[in-house]
Amino acid sequence: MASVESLAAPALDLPGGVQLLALQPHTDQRGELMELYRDGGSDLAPPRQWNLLNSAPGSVRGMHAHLRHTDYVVVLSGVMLLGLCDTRQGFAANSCIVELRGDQPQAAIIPPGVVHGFVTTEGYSLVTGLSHTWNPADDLCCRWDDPALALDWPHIETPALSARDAAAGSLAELAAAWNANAPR
Ligand SMILES: Cc1cn([C@H]2C[C@H](O)[C@@H](COP(=O)(O)OP(=O)(O)O[C@H]3O[C@@H](C)C(=O)[C@@H](O)[C@H]3O)O2)c(=O)[nH]c1=O
Repeated sequence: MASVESLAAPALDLPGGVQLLALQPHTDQRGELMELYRDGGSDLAPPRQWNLLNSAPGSVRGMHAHLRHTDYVVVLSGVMLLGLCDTRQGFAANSCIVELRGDQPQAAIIPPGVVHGFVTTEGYSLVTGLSHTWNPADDLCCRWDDPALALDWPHIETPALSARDAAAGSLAELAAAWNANAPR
């Protein structure tokens, strides 16, 4: 039985190309084994880089959209809220927040052009596979709390943000940069 499966009926209206794959832990008296990534388990090109992220409670990463690379995201422990918004047609659509939990493992595939951010109230550890090796110029950014995103984030008193994300512009500016620079 394949250990990586597409979720049969996602209840969410996800941006085009975003996929959620159920991961199957195999548990026995020794503990647990779980396939994290299987080539051919999705239409994702094999990742060329893997990153580990540990995020403290109250931290925010993003919002980002990538010009070229696809992210393959698996939360290993804790809880992460994945905010998604599609601006590839020049307007915000299909905004939603997906809860990714270490105790209910899924892989999220986020293609280029989908604006996404990682928010947590309790902290998490995740791995992310990148379809291309990282290049900072591939990241477009906007404010995580831009109302145009239409994302109903939980209240975080003092969110921990990178300097770049704290200084990011609007979703409209990100969408304009995407439309001007996206590979055709
Ligand atoms: C992404 C990345 C960062 N870095 C370095 C740069 C910097 O010193 C430090 C933290 O990087 P950043 O602030 O860019 O990390 P962060 O803001 O967490 O970036 C991540 O945000 C989420 C929302 C995503 O979409 C990911 O693809 C990635 O862009 O790590 C690498 O060396 N390699 C990498 O692949």
